[in-house]
Amino acid sequence: MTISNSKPAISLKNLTKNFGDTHVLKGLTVEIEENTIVGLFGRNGVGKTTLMSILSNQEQATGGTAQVYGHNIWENPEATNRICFIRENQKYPEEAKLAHVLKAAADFYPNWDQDFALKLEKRFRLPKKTQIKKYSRGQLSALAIVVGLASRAPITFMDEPYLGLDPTARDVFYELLISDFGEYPRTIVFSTHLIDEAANLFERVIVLDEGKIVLDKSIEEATESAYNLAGPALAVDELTKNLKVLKVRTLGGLKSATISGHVTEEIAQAATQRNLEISPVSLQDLVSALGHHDDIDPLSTQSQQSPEALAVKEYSR
Ligand SMILES: Nc1ncnc2c1ncn2[C@@H]1O[C@H](COP(=O)(O)OP(=O)(O)OP(=O)(O)O)[C@@H](O)[C@H]1O
Repeated sequence: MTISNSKPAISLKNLTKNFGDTHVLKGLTVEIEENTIVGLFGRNGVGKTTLMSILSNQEQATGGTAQVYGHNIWENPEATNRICFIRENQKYPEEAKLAHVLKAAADFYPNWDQDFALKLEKRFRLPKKTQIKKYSRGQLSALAIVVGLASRAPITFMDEPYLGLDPTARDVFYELLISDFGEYPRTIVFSTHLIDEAANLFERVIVLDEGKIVLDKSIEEATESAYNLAGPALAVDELTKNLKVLKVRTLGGLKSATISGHVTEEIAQAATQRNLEISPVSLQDLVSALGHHDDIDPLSTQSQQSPEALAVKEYSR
């Protein structure tokens, strides 16, 4: 396959995936330019692993097209050695030890960097003599990270790469990813539920919900696309009645609402008059709020639902 810089690294057109009657992906259209780190988020079961499996040739799409560098993935298995997909439940041969896994990866990935792999193996303190099947959950995650980083694949998918990793190992991972990406830029699509912790890795965020892309923005645009408003519940209700409320939290007489949109001069003045506090939304708050559509329809206004009903829904999750 010829890599052409003029084509996006990843291109989806109306991509669908059904498992029997379950319609998981319902027509995704998106392009991802090369050398970008993208966060792929959404609630459990929304289809993140399914999408990464399609993009790494491990699942066939039901409809639409999925391409890397302008080539269909399913019809072009050669594309797969340009792609590295690391996931928690990676299968390894029964008796495999660390050296076997690194050797197999070295044979498979054209850009494999063995010196880097050995350095990573030490940083994560991976045992050499233990069979992989006896590795702890965190050690399995660390091994997947070693393969994912040392493969230097032009497109790397990391599906919740650090389940079970201790905080020190997660810090090591962030540091290594940022420094290696700086030296060897590539396209990395990364899913995690520990969003704020990893937020400064991402240049772009894509959020899936109910089979669709509900947010696709740069990290700055994403966090500027909503804000929190907090204070006495009645004052919050009054100010937000004509705004798009994504999520509310109520505690006694106090309420905090996550609002879609920008803070206008008018809203800022009204908030000051009512002693309400406006604060930026974190990426994790935003992703969480976007997953609340069955509690509150983000396209509806709060005036269509009573504040009491909203609070009940929030508590009943
Ligand atoms: N082989 C399969 N057969 C049937 N259903 C499947 C299969 N693989 C995935 N699914 C279903 O597809 C949906 C999407 O699953 P997927 O693993 O892609 O979600 P996810 O977003 O990665 O979730 P999580 O955040 O929990 O890891 C789920 O409802 C899941 O049950």
